[in-house]
Amino acid sequence: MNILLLGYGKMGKTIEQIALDRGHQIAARIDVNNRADLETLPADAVDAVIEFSSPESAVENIKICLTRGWPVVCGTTGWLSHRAEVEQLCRDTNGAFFYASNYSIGVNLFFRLNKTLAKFMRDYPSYRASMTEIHHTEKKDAPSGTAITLAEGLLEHLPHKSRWTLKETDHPNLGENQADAVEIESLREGAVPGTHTVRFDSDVDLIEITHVAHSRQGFALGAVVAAEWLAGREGVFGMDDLLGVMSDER
Ligand SMILES: NC(=O)C1=CN([C@@H]2O[C@H](COP(=O)(O)OP(=O)(O)OC[C@H]3O[C@@H](n4cnc5c(N)ncnc54)[C@H](OP(=O)(O)O)[C@@H]3O)[C@@H](O)[C@H]2O)C=CC1
Ligand SMILES: O=C(O)C1=N[C@H](C(=O)O)C[C@H](O)C1
Repeated sequence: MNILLLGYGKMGKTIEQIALDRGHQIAARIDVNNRADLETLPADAVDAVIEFSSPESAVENIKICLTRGWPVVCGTTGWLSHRAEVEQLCRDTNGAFFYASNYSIGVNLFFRLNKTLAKFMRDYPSYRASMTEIHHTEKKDAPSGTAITLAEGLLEHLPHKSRWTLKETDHPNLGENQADAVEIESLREGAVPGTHTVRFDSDVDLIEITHVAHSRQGFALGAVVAAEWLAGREGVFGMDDLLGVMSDER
């Protein structure tokens, strides 16, 4: 496939190597400096776009690509308040759009584990649900998209939880009733690729599950596989479509 890399930073460069190793070609490497090329590249030069840019630029990037008829695999997080309009544009243009907050197989297994644990805990509200995500110091958004997906999985199965909140380190919500919220703590440390911990803490014991990314390789491989999977498809997709029904759901 001829792959356009939209966003040529840490993820773009990691994806490039995996794509080349899998026999694909790079149609273009688009960054802030040469973004105008998105409009001038011949439409038939691109078979798929893999977009890992920034929260403030993803929506416009995706819209340009869908309008040009290019299938888009988007990994950028922090823009989901605009998700409905992006998905509608995909349908209006008979396009193909694939989004995942996390493309690694391990995290998507962790998403399933998280929901299973939440089902176990639904009748035990004395176990207070919370989360910690740790990422590198260059990360622009908080909480991580992965943490939000995990929180949504908890909210789906915990009747006593109705929202998630970002833990305020500077101005803790002292005294505010947070009982209905899943609190997410976002820590930024060194070059951490991505660590997510979901915990259920009671007065007498603690249950927690953790996923640790050792590098960006898992994210990048998943994004390239998604681009290969998306070829020839039309519509809006995510990792559940790619992975299908897993053994625990058969
Ligand atoms: N879904 C997943 O599995 C994963 C998602 N991510 C997400 O991907 C995004 C990128 O992460 P990462 O690669 O680490 O970030 P980087 O900052 O390393 O790379 C982003 C790149 O995009 C460029 N960029 C910014 N705006 C535009 C634009 N309008 N058009 C083209 N390029 C642009 C930046 O340029 P400049 O530096 O000049 O601003 C930068 O080179 C983040 O939102 C992150 O959360 C990351 C890993 C996995
Ligand atoms: O910014 C990152 O690096 C990552 N961002 C994604 C997120 O926001 O969940 C995925 C992964 O954790 C790495």
